[in-house]
Amino acid sequence: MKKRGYVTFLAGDGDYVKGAVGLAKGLRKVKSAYQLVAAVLSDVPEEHRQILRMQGCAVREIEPVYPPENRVQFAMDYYVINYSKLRIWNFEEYSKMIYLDADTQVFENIDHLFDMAGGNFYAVMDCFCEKTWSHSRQHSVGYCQQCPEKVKWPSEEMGGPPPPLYFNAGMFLFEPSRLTAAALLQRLESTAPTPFAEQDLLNAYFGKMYKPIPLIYNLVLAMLWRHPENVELGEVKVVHYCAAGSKPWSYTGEGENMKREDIKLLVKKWWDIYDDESLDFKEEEAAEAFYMPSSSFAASKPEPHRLIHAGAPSAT
Ligand SMILES: O=c1ccn([C@@H]2O[C@H](COP(=O)(O)OP(=O)(O)O)[C@@H](O)[C@H]2O)c(=O)[nH]1
Ligand SMILES: OC[C@H]1O[C@H](O[C@@H]2[C@@H](O)[C@H](O)[C@@H](O)[C@H](O)[C@@H]2O)[C@H](O)[C@@H](O)[C@H]1O
Ligand SMILES: [Mn+2]
Repeated sequence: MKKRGYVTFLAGDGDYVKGAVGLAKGLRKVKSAYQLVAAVLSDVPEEHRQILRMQGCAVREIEPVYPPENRVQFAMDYYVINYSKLRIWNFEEYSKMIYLDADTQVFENIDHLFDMAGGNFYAVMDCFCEKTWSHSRQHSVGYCQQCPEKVKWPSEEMGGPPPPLYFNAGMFLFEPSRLTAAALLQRLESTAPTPFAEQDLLNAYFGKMYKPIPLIYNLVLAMLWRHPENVELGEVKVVHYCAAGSKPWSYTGEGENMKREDIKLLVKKWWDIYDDESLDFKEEEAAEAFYMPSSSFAASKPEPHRLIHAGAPSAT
């Protein structure tokens, strides 16, 4: 019987590991029935991997994936490393997985999402209003899929219908398959990289299978000031700290919108979990299935993908 699991992605030796620890503790707090897998690049230090194992995570090393030679200006230079997320489709011992960025936190149990109908790709719709989208046609005409009636898509001027629904790739429910992993890499090789890197590729690839799920499963923080009418904060189950300056582990209050009371509250909620020692993993409480001697964590090394590009800038 294949397993179900949560999976996050870690690259580098920076503070995102705090995000992954917070996520492991948050999932425990909401009594999720499934283990968190950390898909790590080779540059994630052993010390960080051990910290994650001590928090009950399964640590799996993955090979990086770099896009073809490109001159694209990514929305954030470090996004180039995010293509490596595509390796999680190789985790075929899982029937279904929920991917969560390390800068997200689960404040209410979302295990029920695993019972959604198979064969679809579930994720939350993104917002096009932040300046990170200034390169896009949507942004240039002030159109956002979160409020399609507010500024209508100028079909005449744009020569066609509005863009298809577009999801944020910080959280999604997917079905691992080596065939899909290979197809994604093949598509990557024949696609010019774009500003939102693997998020754009995933949207292009899964367009027809994409089923939007409510915003409560991935609150992209910008929604709070861009579309407050769409947000009922008390209902939100997953928060995505993706707005510039909002990563809890480096939050200073500096930056646009960072002094908002709701942002301060959400950052505090994140720290309350991160600092809560009662949420640390206790081996004696773990179901047998959760604990395996470290040797069994030895990742099945995926076939190395032809590296076209070496060296990627690390995140800020
Ligand atoms: O240096 C990095 C950059 C990114 N990530 C991982 O890649 C995800 C996507 O990057 P990020 O969340 O910064 O993108 P955003 O959602 O803020 O656009 C992060 O959440 C981490 O899981 C990482 O581990 N190290
Ligand atoms: O590599 C591209 C990244 O693109 C996405 O982040 C963006 C996007 O959501 C924009 O809409 C927001 O404006 C922006 O703040 C935010 O960082 C994913 O969250 C992340 O996991 C990753 O795929
Ligand atoms: Mn993120």
